[in-house]
Amino acid sequence: MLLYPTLLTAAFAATGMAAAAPAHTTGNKGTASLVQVRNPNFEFRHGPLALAKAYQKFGAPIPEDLRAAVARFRRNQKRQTGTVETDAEKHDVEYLTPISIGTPPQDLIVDFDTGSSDLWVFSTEMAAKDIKGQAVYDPNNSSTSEKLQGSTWQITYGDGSSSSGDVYLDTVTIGNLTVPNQAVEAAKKVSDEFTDDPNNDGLLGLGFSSINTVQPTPQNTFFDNVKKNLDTPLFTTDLKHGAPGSYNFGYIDPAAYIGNISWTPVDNSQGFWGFTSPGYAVGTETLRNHSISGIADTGTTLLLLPKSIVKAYYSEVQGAQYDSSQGGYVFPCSPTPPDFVFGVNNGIVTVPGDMVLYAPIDSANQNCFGGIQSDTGIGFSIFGDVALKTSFVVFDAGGLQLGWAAK
Ligand SMILES: O=C(c1ccc(-c2ccco2)nc1O)N(Cc1ccccn1)C1CC1
Repeated sequence: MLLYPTLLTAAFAATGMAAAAPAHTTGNKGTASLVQVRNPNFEFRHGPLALAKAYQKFGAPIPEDLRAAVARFRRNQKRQTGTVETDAEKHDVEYLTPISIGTPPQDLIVDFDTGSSDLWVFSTEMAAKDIKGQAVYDPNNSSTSEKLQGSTWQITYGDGSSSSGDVYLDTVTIGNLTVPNQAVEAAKKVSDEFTDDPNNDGLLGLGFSSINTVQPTPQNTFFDNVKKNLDTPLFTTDLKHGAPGSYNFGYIDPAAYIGNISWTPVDNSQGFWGFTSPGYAVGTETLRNHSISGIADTGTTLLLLPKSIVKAYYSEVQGAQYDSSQGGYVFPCSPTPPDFVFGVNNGIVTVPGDMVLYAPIDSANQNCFGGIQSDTGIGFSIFGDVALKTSFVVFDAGGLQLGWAAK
């Protein structure tokens, strides 16, 4: 299974040991001599660390100055990376990812959302009527939870959904990455959209901490807290159509994409992963120059673009029309509509026509709701899952840039 070797390697890397190098055994039955293989990754040799280990081995006290030298060394070691699988719900409405909170670990499945910056979960502090099948976080059942006295949070999302509650610090683990004092926002109230979504136990914001809603003191996202331990401060998304995808932290998996990564600068002034696309094309036509400012948002299902572009696209789709009863553009489910292409710096991202065929609006499966709709009223475009699942995307906080690649 792809994920396992990556995790194993990462786990070993974290200790500075080689991943279990193949042992070269020789010798008679029942005996084996293992020829050690030098770990090519084990390049750091650190005197104070070796000395501290020697003291430790013989139970000698470690002098304070030596302890400080070792602590500095360990702090500077950035050797962590991690991978976690995310699963698409029906019609890729949202991608749900497992996390663990507290001691002993409480497992929940949440929506990783690059368009927001709060980690909030269903909790035992909610009214029972608002919980319909979700797993809940119980801070009283965690020996490592600590209430952030006086702190509260409240968030309203663009689709009108909302939630609010209070805040605990607790251990949060994602894949093999652990943050000991992560702000976990325990819900006391959630709107019906969340209550009526039994598979989703909360949201994990991967936006910038500047828009975290905790008051009086906004808190850091999981990524902001873990990034100092990562080999490099980035995460990548590999969302798939109707299949599990993955979020990787701290590394770019060269096997996860093809061709080159197109990089574009990020404007995080609104707290989002914002960028400007230079243009778009419908089907096989050449790219039209048209600046599109938007955000990469795993928490939004569709691709929301300026009205003029949406009209231009659907003018080339047979039978397409704006259906006010559906609140968007609808068109016959066949034939497959044309691809939609948008620019990223000097590269392009192609959204295949069959991804624009978002979902049938009726059981007769005659007409389909479009995966491309208008961004009217939001103030910027939203490159949601319909755009993201066609690509391998690098969210690079170090270089403050987004990288898009085909896969
Ligand atoms: O739902 C949100 C959304 C996320 C976070 C916050 C927020 C407020 C305070 C902190 O975060 N406010 C939002 O509104 N979408 C997506 C969206 C979809 C549809 C319409 C409007 N928007 C934000 C990323 C743009």
